[in-house]
Amino acid sequence: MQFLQFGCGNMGGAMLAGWLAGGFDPAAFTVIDPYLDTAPEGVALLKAAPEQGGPVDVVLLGFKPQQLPASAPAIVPFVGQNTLVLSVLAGVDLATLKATFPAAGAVVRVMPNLSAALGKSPIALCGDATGAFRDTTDALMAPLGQSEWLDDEAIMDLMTALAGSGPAFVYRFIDALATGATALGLPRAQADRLALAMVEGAAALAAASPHAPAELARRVASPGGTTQAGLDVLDADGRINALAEDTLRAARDRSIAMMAEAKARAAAG
Ligand SMILES: NC(=O)C1=CN([C@@H]2O[C@H](COP(=O)(O)OP(=O)(O)OC[C@H]3O[C@@H](n4cnc5c(N)ncnc54)[C@H](O)[C@@H]3O)[C@@H](O)[C@H]2O)C=CC1
Ligand SMILES: O=C(O)[C@@H]1CCC=N1
Repeated sequence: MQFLQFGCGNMGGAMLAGWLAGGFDPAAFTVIDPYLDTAPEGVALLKAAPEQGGPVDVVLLGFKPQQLPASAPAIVPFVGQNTLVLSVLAGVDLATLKATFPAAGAVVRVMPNLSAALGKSPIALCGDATGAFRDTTDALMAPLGQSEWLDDEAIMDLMTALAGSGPAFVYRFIDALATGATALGLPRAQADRLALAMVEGAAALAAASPHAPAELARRVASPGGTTQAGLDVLDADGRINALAEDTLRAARDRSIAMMAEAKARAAAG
């Protein structure tokens, strides 16, 4: 497999780390990133796309959505009828990607998060990959986490909010717990350590449990006890659910707006 990865920052770097940890041959990967100084051992690193060369097996678009129009001309020569184009670009739809790479054998939008480096990312997939292209996509996603194909591309905006942005929302909640504990008297460093350990253990337990998180919360709470007193605050006027829904809606709506911006950029050439 010949794999060209355009852009290897936070997200592209996490995916590459996941692939290498999953046993993929580093020699299959060439990273093209103008601002990167080092790549993992055995992975070729170029500052710009080679001027010679034809279609490869897989191209990953791993730069910022705004960089697509400027980056595309250098990528097009590597895309042919046997090439699978994978894009992690938030808010860049399949129509825009296909118009940018009309020769592509298949185009797939991929929405992972940084946990791909640990093989723990939820991954939403959407695109026209069938047969060998679909098999290749599934094989590439397997070491990165739990992938699910979406029939309806419109759901990608919500998946961008939940799977892609989601870790930031959880990190902010962990930080809020530590900040609250600090305000109530715990030294900051200790509050950070314990809040993180608590969330790590709670998530691991929920992942291993046959019970849903709502039921697990009920099991932690003794009637009239400390947990219930805290849950009553989170649940007052449905505020924890409203906060989560509003947060996801804002992120989803930004993805929808970014899609319009990407179309406008593509139309402007
Ligand atoms: N950061 C995250 O958690 C997630 C990011 N994404 C998507 O991943 C993409 C990358 O985001 P990040 O990794 O956070 O950004 P980043 O800024 O960390 O990485 C972007 C990389 O692209 C490189 N680059 C810039 N111009 C380039 C070009 N013309 N050709 C090749 N490489 C170029 C930069 O040097 C940089 O290393 C975005 O499209 C974003 O929507 C998707 C899901 C989660
Ligand atoms: O914030 C962003 O736009 C990207 C997409 C999902 C996570 N990071």
